[in-house]
Amino acid sequence: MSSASLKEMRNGGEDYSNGHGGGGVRDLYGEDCATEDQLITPWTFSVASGCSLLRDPRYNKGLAFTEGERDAHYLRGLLPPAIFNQELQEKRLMHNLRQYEVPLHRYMAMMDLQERNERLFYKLLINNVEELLPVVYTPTVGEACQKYGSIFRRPQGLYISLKEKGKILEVLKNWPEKSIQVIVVTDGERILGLGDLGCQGMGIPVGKLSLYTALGGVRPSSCLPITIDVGTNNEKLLNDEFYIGLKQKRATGQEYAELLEEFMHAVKQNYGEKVLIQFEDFANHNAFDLLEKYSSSHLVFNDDIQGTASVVLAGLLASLKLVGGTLVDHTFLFLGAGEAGTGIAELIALEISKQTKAPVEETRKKIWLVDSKVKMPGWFYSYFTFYSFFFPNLHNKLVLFQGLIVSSRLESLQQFKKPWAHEHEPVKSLLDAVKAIKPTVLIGSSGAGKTFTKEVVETMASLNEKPLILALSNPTSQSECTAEEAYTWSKGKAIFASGSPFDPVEYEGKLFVPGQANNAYIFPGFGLGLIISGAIRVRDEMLLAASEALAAQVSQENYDKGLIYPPFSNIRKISAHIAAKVAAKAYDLGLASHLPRPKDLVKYAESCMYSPGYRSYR
Ligand SMILES: NC(=O)C1=CN([C@@H]2O[C@H](COP(=O)(O)OP(=O)(O)OC[C@H]3O[C@@H](n4cnc5c(N)ncnc54)[C@H](OP(=O)(O)O)[C@@H]3O)[C@@H](O)[C@H]2O)C=CC1
Ligand SMILES: CC(=O)C(=O)O
Ligand SMILES: [Mg+2]
Repeated sequence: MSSASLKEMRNGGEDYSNGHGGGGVRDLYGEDCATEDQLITPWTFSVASGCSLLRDPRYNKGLAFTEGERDAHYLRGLLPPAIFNQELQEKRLMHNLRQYEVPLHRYMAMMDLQERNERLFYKLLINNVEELLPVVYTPTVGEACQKYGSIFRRPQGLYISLKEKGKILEVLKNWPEKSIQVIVVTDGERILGLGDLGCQGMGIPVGKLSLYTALGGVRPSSCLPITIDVGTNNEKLLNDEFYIGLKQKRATGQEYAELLEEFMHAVKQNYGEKVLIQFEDFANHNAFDLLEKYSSSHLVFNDDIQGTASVVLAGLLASLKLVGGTLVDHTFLFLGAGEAGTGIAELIALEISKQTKAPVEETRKKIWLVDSKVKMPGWFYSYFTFYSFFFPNLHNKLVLFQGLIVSSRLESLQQFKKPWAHEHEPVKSLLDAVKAIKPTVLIGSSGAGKTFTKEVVETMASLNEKPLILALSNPTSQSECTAEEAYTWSKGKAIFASGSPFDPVEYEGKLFVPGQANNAYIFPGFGLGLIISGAIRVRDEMLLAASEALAAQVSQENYDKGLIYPPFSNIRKISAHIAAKVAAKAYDLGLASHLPRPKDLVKYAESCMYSPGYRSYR
């Protein structure tokens, strides 16, 4: 094609090369004067300099560009004269962030920063992890997902919807990065304890992957957040004009399975055998099946089932220093028998079996679960979700439907609950279950807030010198109880940790520091361990190894404060230790492909970690 005709084409058929576009500014490519039905070409440059360098979040350094870089990269005049180093930029941004009183505004400011200057974003997150984790992760990410449609600015991650059926490989190829090591994927059906948020669940893979980088040191460019949009059953979203996803009811059955199958196949075809696929916040009716189906053919990990199990087991192992005895001496009661509940229960049973050599069928008998017993039809949940948005305490009414999982219910139970149907007469409520089972450990994994009532906590305290109470449900609004409730109702006896963070509590002149039992302790280091060993499959032994590694990081100083998890401020060191143990297990099991095996796996893990300091540009 001649340059003249190319010019004509760009200009929608007219030659403006010697003229001017609107406002006297030359419209070289006819982009300004093109009408809606005329086509223009989205031109870009291949080497970033000038404005395009400032707009590239991977390379942009803002005011930290040096004099030399400003000359060499055509930045003169595009920046004010001052030069700030990264530390000063960090100080300024933290100061600005602290001015926002609304957590969602902090979240939006952090997302803007991530899209503007990636290294500065990670620098901030790594150096201020305890302050910023609740902003980019639970609880604020929950609100962000609920309002994703209205706060949406620039797309993050990859959206694969039913519209892309048959073309998923092409969609993956649209992603600009070619060397992907970790994918976090959701279909948005069980976002934290907030239910079906459809396509707006994208905040979760984005948030989880930013933790992969900040806490686990995985390079941001090798992380890919994906949301699979098969519709939503959330009426509120379906009626919301700002909803960003497919406005249709969820696809199920064969249609769903085929899309997922195509996705899994395309991922392997595009990125190879060793890309880690982390399933996140799928509803349990899909999560267990997907994990089982793909765990023998892909490197898959379900964070809600496996990551949560590993972090809770770590807390239990650590808590033995405070409560005494070994795991087998304890009795465990769960409120919630879904992904988190049964996943944790199974890993505890495996660990006890490993320690005592008793068969896992036996060790499961120390573990009891309560669920919501009565199965509701889909329409009930739709209405329930809709109304509970306006009446947040409505979920308390669900207590009417609670029930201990016992053998007389076996026939009607979902497959993943069946191993927990022990011999016992039916028990109707959590309180009655606590009285009947007399647990030493109470774990909330129901997604239903305020379900550890005063009576429940008081009964736990009357049964135990130091009851261990874990309120895992996220975000904070769904927590089974608050830290303050756990400490005051138990009269300071409880050892407490929660999925979303709570501030320390003063009770009768003593300061109680609650821990955060969140899978964020595990998945970044776990994933790093898989990556550095080139593991090709995930095994339960790796989860146990990760738990032991995390428990070993709790110091005497932490125990003295009643903590069963180490502080997040040390998380990179913790992740390196977890990664090393997971990698070691991969080598021992013959599942590692990165050979030869590094001698010092902790040092090796540390050396592989991404660091967010600026680089100098030639
Ligand atoms: N801290 C952490 O790291 C993690 C926390 N979580 C949190 O755990 C919660 C649950 O997640 P997940 O297990 O995946 O969800 P699931 O939907 O798989 O399981 C929820 C379980 O809770 C039961 N349940 C719900 N409401 C009640 C109630 N009022 N009384 C008794 N049982 C109830 C359900 O009963 P039924 O089976 O009868 O429907 C189901 O067994 C979420 O809030 C999530 O955010 C999850 C993963 C990690
Ligand atoms: C923490 C987490 O994975 C969840 O609440 O789903
Ligand atoms: Mg999750």
